[in-house]
Amino acid sequence: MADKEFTYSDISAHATKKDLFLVIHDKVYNASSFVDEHPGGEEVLLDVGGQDATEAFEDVGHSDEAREILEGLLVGTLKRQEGDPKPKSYEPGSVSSSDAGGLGVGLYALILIGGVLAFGAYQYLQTKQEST
Ligand code: HEM
Repeated sequence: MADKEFTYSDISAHATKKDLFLVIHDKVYNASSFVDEHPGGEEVLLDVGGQDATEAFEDVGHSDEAREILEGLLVGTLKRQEGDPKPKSYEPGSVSSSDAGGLGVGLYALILIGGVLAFGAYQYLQTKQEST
């Protein structure tokens, strides 16, 4: 059963609480039995019912336990067809690495400003000492 192939149009027919398919990383999961137990609530699962939920799932940063539950719900794989939405290319860390870049520049600026201030303070103390 788990090696069955589904197209997006197959999956989109399973979008109700009692019959709920989700696509995560090109695998197809039947979340119907889990909807009531989901700690994040049933609404979010119903929102992505019959669709690609990769981004929604990964954005939350689900635990390994959540991923294990997911494996238990596996029913098959996604069969892409022409005209299907593009695969959701979720790259872990892509957001934080660009954040880190921003932080890097900020950090340099901070060190530079700190250096200038320290130099200024040093000069100030020097001239003060000379005048006494
Ligand atoms: C069948 C797929 C899913 C499974 C098996 C699943 C499982 C879980 C589990 C076990 C937790 C508890 C925390 C953890 O272990 O990470 C959780 C929390 C959560 N999930 Fe999911 N989840 C699924 C899909 C989704 C989707 C598509 C969303 C969409 C946004 C979502 C949103 C959340 C949120 C917001 C929480 C945090 C709840 C809280 O801590 O208050 N989940 N999920």
